[in-house]
Amino acid sequence: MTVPSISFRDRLAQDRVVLAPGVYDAFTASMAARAGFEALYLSGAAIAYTRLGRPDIGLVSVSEVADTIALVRDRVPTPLIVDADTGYGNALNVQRTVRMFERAGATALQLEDQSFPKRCGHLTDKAVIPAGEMAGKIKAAVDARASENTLIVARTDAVAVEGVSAALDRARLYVEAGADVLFVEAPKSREQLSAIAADLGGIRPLLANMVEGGQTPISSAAELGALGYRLVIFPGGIVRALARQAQDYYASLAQHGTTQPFRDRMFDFNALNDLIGTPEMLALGETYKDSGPAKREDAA
Ligand SMILES: C[C@](O)(C(=O)O)[C@H](CC(=O)O)C(=O)O
Repeated sequence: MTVPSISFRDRLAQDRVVLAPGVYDAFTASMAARAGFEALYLSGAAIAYTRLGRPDIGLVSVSEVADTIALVRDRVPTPLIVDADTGYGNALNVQRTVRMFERAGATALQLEDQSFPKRCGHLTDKAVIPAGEMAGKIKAAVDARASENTLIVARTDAVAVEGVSAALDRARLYVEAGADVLFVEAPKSREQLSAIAADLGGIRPLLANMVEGGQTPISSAAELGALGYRLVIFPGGIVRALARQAQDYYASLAQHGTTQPFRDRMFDFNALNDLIGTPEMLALGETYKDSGPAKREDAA
């Protein structure tokens, strides 16, 4: 888990796709960072699923996300793209959100043009705010950031509401307003994915969102990179994978009254401690143990 040697902005300018898995807390972030990913995506959906046990329909609050960013940042130095939903209100709310998330450790903030309360981009019945209002929110975000290295990702949900061509127009407007990265949410086919990349790929780094069972056909990061995408996220996959495991685990424990039949699908006590760095933490604690006056006199 080393600190990247170049800024995330410079990394995105390179002609190589960045694959960012979804995370929702310090634990998943540490696991993903251990697996070697160059960037992580703090998914609003995954926070709603895991913290609230609820759908991604705008229930999670700005301070809950800020707290999560701070916990993740305390654990890993990996660039963190944060799902800021609609910015939790108008342009002034966006500015407060940008300041809070940037201070907490976000590397990039993603803002979308849905009306409030938003819903997951892969659900039906979405509504979008006027393009000009969203452009104002993007400008507000750019004005509020403390560092140019904090990237603003502009997401449009207009494909489902107004069609692909209107979504492309919106994306171009958001670039004029200062967006650093573009995200056209929920294209419905490979043809749409490819048309979006052909139209916008040369303007700003483009993000592709892979939701298993969602509106967009799943492609690999390499395939999307070949189309012209620079950033590929798999935001909710970790929750879907863990949900399957949790369901099986609880069913097995309820049936058998013990975890023994499940043991080959679990880490044991020591393995989990190794994974989360317990030996290293305890060893570090030892190095601070005896730094009192006697020690200082010894040294003198
Ligand atoms: C990207 C997204 O905003 C998220 O919260 O991670 C969601 C993903 C999901 O629901 O799995 C989205 O709206 O696409």
